Amino acid sequence: MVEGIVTERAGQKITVFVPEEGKYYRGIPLGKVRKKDRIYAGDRVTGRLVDSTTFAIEAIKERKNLLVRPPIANVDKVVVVATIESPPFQSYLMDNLLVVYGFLGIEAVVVFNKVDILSEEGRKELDKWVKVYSDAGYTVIPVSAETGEGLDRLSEELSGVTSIFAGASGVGKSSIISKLTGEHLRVGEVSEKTERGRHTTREVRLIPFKGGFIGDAPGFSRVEALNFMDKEQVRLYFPEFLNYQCRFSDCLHVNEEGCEVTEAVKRGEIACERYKNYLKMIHEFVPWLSEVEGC
Ligand SMILES: Nc1nc2c(ncn2[C@@H]2O[C@H](COP(=O)(O)OP(=O)(O)OP(=O)(O)O)[C@@H](O)[C@H]2O)c(=O)[nH]1
Ligand SMILES: [Zn+2]
Repeated sequence: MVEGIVTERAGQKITVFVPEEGKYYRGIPLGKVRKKDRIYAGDRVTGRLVDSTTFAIEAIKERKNLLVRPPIANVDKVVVVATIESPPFQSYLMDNLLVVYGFLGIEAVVVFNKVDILSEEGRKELDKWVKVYSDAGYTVIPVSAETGEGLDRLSEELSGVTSIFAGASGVGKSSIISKLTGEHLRVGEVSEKTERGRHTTREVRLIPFKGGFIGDAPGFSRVEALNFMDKEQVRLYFPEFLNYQCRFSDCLHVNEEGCEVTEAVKRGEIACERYKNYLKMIHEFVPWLSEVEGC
């Protein structure tokens, strides 16, 4: 019995990497596997080497998770890429992405790309947002796919794990992946527009990287938390809220008595930008926010 990892699933073509051999094989699922389940990139499989090029897949190991976009199983980390300028930073989109990937059980790393072209004002903005997301509990890495700045730190974060890149169009997801792996991706080609109206499952490939893999197809470029979960669940994916114990365990942190989260916002311990986005996500409003300093 040999173990392998599916690195590519394109139509009928399945590629399996066997770490023991350091080699790629063409994967052929046996009938019993084919009947039971579909095979996805990222699947851990067991089977037999039939000849020097063929891996007969006998079983798929239980998945840790399965993403729909891109269709990859067993994803450990998502790199949520944003820029401060060109295109301008959208904190509401960032927070929705962080909430949704939190809900999907995938650890997020926040990356601010294109630091090579920041204006003086942009630098200050960058410092501010780096602090906001670090304080919230995320790993935050400013990088430049152009100059390579910050990519050492990012590649350390990605070593040994299966990761994907998500974020708005044009922030440089493909550029960073190309720079890290040396693989030529279709820079600027994978956009919302070209995806619309496509019905076939997009081809995905896992690019080997530092003992792990990077998915070559992007994750979400825009999401709304409430399309994935109920209003009551959103608060669970703001990690900084979890440090506070409100009087009521089902506190939504809006206008409840004894809400410690709102107190923390008023004291400036929780970034009001994050709290505002939280309220927007769950369609709530509080009158006192404008009185919080710097909000
Ligand atoms: N100055 C500068 N430009 C960059 C950097 N990274 C990417 N770009 C440019 O930004 C544009 C968009 O980069 P892509 O890598 O295509 O961005 P993407 O996020 O993959 O975009 P989509 O495919 O639309 O989702 C390209 O023109 C890149 O050359 C960077 O670090 N600095
Ligand atoms: Zn509360």
